[in-house]
Amino acid sequence: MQKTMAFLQQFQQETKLTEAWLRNRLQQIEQRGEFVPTTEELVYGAKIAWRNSNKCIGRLFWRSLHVFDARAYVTADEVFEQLCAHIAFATNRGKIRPAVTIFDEKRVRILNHQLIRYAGYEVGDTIIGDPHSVSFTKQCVNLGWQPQYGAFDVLPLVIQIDDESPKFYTIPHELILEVPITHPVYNFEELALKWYAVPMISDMALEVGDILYKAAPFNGWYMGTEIGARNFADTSRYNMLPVVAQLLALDTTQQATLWKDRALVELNIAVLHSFKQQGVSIVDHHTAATQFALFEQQEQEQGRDVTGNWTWLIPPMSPATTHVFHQPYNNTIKNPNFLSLPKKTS
Ligand code: HEM
Ligand SMILES: N=C(Nc1cccc(CNC[C@@H]2CCCN2)c1)c1cccs1
Repeated sequence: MQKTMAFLQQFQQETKLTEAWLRNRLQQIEQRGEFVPTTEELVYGAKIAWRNSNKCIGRLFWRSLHVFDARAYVTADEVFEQLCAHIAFATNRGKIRPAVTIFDEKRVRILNHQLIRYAGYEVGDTIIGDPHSVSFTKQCVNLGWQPQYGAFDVLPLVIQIDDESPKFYTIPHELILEVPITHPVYNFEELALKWYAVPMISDMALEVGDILYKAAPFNGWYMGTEIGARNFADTSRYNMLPVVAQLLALDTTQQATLWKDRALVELNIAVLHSFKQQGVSIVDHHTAATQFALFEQQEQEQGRDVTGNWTWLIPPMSPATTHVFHQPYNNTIKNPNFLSLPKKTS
């Protein structure tokens, strides 16, 4: 209850409501026996949760978050419909709009890591697709989903209501915007790479006061390094650096030629180039760091302490070329916030 008290106090102060309003609101909650946020309180809570997300470099735009109150939709079909609406709204033909959709915290679960993500398949001792998705893909197949054994098969949405068995839904392909990866100079078409346009995280919980919304999928746009320096580059993901090095005819016989670093830079140039060419929102890690510096300045001007998680805020490529690398961050966890849910070891 005291997390709720603190939240409503913050809401009252930041939206300049009176003390009388606060006393009245707390009385209502006492009488009702539980805190059920108004839509206005929920919208505010979601925006502050983003502002408090210590691992997020993109927080400058926290005020412009679009918040959809979907607490009234409690059947799997209705939830699927709301998720499709979120995907279409957020994608916006490439001009991505940051949004969050909030479902009933007691009844709705979404089992996907992200609303749009590629399947992973273990075939013999090789893996096709995204290795990160192998276990979730098996879960989908067990529910009756047809595996296609491709490297870029979009997984179904898996929705669970109460204790019913989870249901899977195929996302209409016209809702899925993807970007083929090309390069301004080198022939990246040969690698047949593509990535989906919109990152939409669906396995984190939105905490507002003492309420935990376990189904509150949120999206922004990508920072290029997420795709170019991690999803395509990690040996435990698509492991493309050796292939890019070959395309660029780099000398890979010794590490000291820094062939991995050259391949990494060209792969990240290709990602930024491709998204921009297709008119899909994306930010490079230098611009993102500059925007974050503006966020830090704004927060100080508003008299708020900026909190952050240094290890996540530094980009995975050329981190020391950003200001973030050269200063410490206070990693205090404020409320409201987005929290990682413990993985269900099923
Ligand atoms: C608008 C563009 C945005 C950009 C460019 C951006 C960028 C990022 C990046 C690069 C990360 C680190 C991800 C990783 O390394 O895996 C991150 C983390 C995070 N972002 Fe943002 N973000 C944006 C919008 C948002 C929005 C709209 C929300 C929520 C409303 C949000 C909440 C978070 C959270 C909670 C994390 C930590 C995730 C975790 O703990 O696993 N971000 N962001
Ligand atoms: N640009 C984004 N990236 C992002 C944000 C939060 C979480 C994630 C996924 N993080 C997990 C991955 C997988 C291992 C390390 N990173 C990506 C956004 C996703 C949703 C809103 S912004």
